[in-house]
This record gives sequence, structure tokens and C-alpha cells, in this order.
Amino acid sequence: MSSKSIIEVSNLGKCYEIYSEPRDRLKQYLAQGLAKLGNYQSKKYYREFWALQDVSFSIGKGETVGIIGQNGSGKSTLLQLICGTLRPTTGEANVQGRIAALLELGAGFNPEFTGRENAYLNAAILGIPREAMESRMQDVLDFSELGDFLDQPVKTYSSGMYARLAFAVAIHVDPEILIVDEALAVGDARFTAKCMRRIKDIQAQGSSILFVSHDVGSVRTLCQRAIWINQGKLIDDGDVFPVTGRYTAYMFRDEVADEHASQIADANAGMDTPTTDSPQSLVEENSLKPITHWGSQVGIIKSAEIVDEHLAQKNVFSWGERLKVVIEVDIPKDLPLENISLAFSIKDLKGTDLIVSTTHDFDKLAFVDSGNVKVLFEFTNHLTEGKYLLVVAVENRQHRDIHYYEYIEGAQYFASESEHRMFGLFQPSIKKSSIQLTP
Ligand SMILES: Nc1ncnc2c1ncn2[C@@H]1O[C@H](COP(=O)(O)OP(=O)(O)OP(=O)(O)O)[C@@H](O)[C@H]1O
Repeated sequence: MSSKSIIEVSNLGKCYEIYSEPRDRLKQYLAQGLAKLGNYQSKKYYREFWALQDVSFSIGKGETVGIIGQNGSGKSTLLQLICGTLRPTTGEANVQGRIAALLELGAGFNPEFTGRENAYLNAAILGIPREAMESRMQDVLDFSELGDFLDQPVKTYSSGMYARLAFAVAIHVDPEILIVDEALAVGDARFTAKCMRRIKDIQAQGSSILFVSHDVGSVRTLCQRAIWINQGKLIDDGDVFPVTGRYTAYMFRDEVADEHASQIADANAGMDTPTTDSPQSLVEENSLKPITHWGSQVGIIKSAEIVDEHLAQKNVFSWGERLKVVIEVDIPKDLPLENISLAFSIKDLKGTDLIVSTTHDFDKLAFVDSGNVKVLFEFTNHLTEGKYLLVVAVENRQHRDIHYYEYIEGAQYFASESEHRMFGLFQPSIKKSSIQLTP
């Protein structure tokens, strides 16, 4: 284990024995016993299912890593192996430091004990003595907002109450590693926001965080790095933006041209997210290829760029300047025109959508013919100083369903600049006025 890593996972695998009928389990047990006595290999009455297979990576101190993947891909299995609540079939997970894990609901809680007793018990397992925890109990109570329920057996709790207690305990035991499984996000919106804020505090204190989520947006907001697990295998591991981009591409893949996830990862290997702290200029960033580029009709977008009001392509725009997003598309004859929509979004380098517009919404722009079309979206640049990227897409929209014909994340990289100091991400021009209420 390298001195800088706090978690080191090598060739980790978990295999389950799947029995088609309950009596096969008994047959297996007996056959195994006999085989041991006779010193021979017994017949297998089960089939093997690898929930996780040959996974290796290391996590450094202070890193926040998102674990992404479809339902049943092996994320929870991986976390349980790291926490030591599950034994691996192959390989090992070495962990250095106190792990506070929020895995399944109420994991580690005794249903007969009260919330308070469970808090002491959980803390003790993590090496926090009762006296130390006593002084933190008021904070646990305040954070969990459980009130009198803290002294009720946890078997009487709702799933949301379980989650509140589990989270409150986890953040009050000084974790060096915090593991958060999204399965726990059963609280209401206010509590979820409160938890996210606290996770950021823990991050700022230098703890390492493993964050499991289906939501690419929250992974991008919180994590610098992402690990993509698919069917028990590690598909991709790297900077959060490109890895989640490739995962999204896979999730939206065309059913007909269904490719294996690893092929997408291979094809995109080597594409990195633009670095924000590098001293290299934007010119270099503009030479970067898109972060992701996919869809069922790749190639129909002929060009996509941001220009000023004189249609000159630029990479730096002033705050308050008029700008246009120009997308040229060649719509094939066989595509149904009625639901075609051209869309763009402006994202910051963390992947947050700041501006999104499509020809489909508000004043719908209909396409009357296939062939070459240029669409212009015009608006005033109200982005505060920083670096941004342009995302463009041609979609088929039917109500809330979207099929992507082509999607380019990072069609252009550009900067916004201003002489004024601004806060926030987006600063429209705001009219100020006052009303005199008393003389
Ligand atoms: N005890 C078990 N016996 C047999 N199979 C299991 C067992 N536990 C998990 N699995 C299987 O292992 C696979 C991985 O499960 P896991 O819970 O790790 O997935 P996940 O990525 O966390 O899913 P989700 O996003 O739905 O929580 C699934 O196919 C699941 O059915």
C-alpha cells in the first residue's frame, strides 16, 4: 500500500453461489462433507455468480471519489467489501483509517436498541469511547432532528428517521473515510441538502469520501474522480467529468447499436477534462476534443460554435456582450421531422448546466424539411468570470422521452471575462430601486 493511499483495492472479487432450488443447498452441503471425507472434488449443485470481479484501484487521502453504475452493477458489494462487512472471494481491500459507512438503511443498528444506544454502540465499534460520544450526543440529536425519538427503539423508526440517525452518527465520529451510499438518500429535500453541505465540510477537513450515486449531477458536484462499475467489472476510472460523460453516453446508448460499455471506455480512453488550474492558455483548451461524443446518428452535426454578434468565432466573451450559439445540422431524410429538436447547454468545467435551450421548448422552432439547416440561439452573456464549455445535441423529443441522434459535450471551450468582481455563476443585469417607507 503506497504511503499516500488510504484505500487500496487489489483484484477484489465476490462470488455468490446461486442455487436453483433450496434442496440443492442441502445436497451441496452433504456432497461437500462426503468429498472431504473421501478426499475428492464434490459435484457442484450451484452456479457461480460474480457480483464483483477483479477490481483494483487505490484512493488517496483527501480524495472524493464517485462510484457510478446501473442497478445491480456491484457498487454496494464493493463498498461492503471495503468496509469489511462482506468477505471477498478473491483479492483484498486494505484500508487505513476510521471508516464511517452509510450503507444499507440502518446497517449496524440493533432494532431493539434506542437511537441513542445505537449511536454509542456504533461509535464504540469505530473506537470512539462513550465519554467522548456523550459530549457529541447533543450535536447528533440536533443534526438528526429526531427529538424524543432518539430514546425510542430504532425498530419504530421510518426509513427517513433511520437515515437521519445513521448520517448524524457517521459525521460525529471524525471519519477519515466517509462512505455514502445513495440508497440512504431517503430523507426529504431539506435534510438531503443539509447532508450534502456536511459532506462538503468533511471533504474540506481532508477526509476521503466514497460517494455512490446514480445521479451524475451530484457526483460531478461533489467528486473529483469517478469509478464506473458495470456487471461487476471496473469499466472506467479517472477524472469525474469524462468518466461520468462516458457513463451517460452508455446509459443513453441506442438500443439497436448496443455496444458493450468497455468498448465505449476504450474508444474514449485518453480524453481528459480540461484542467482549470493549468497555466496553459485557453487556446490549448480549445484544441481539446469533445469530452464525449455519441448518439445513433453521429455525424449529422456539421458544426457548432459560439460567435459574437458579427458572427466572428471567439473563445473569450465579455460579460454583457451579445453572443450566438450556431449549430449546423444535416438532417437525414429518414428521420421524422416533427419531434426533432436542436439543443445546446453551457456548462461550467464541473459539468453543471448553467444555460439550457432547445428548439423544442417555449416558442417551438419546427423543421419543415430535412437537409442542411443552421440554427442560431442568441442571448446576452451573463456568465461570471470563468471557463465554460458548449454542449450541443440533436434529439428526438416526445413528451419527456429523449432519444439522442447526436450529443457533443465540449463542442467548444470558452471563457467569460469582466472588469467587475462578481459572485455566483450567473449574473444577469439586475435593476435596483428603493422605496422610501418612513421619512
Ligand atoms: N447475497 C447475495 N446473493 C446473491 N447475489 C447477490 C447477493 N447480494 C448481491 N447480489 C447480486 O450482486 C449484484 C450486485 O449487487 P449490488 O447490490 O452490489 O449492486 P448495486 O450496484 O449496489 O445496485 P443498486 O444500484 O441497485 O444498489 C446484483 O446482481 C445482486 O443481485
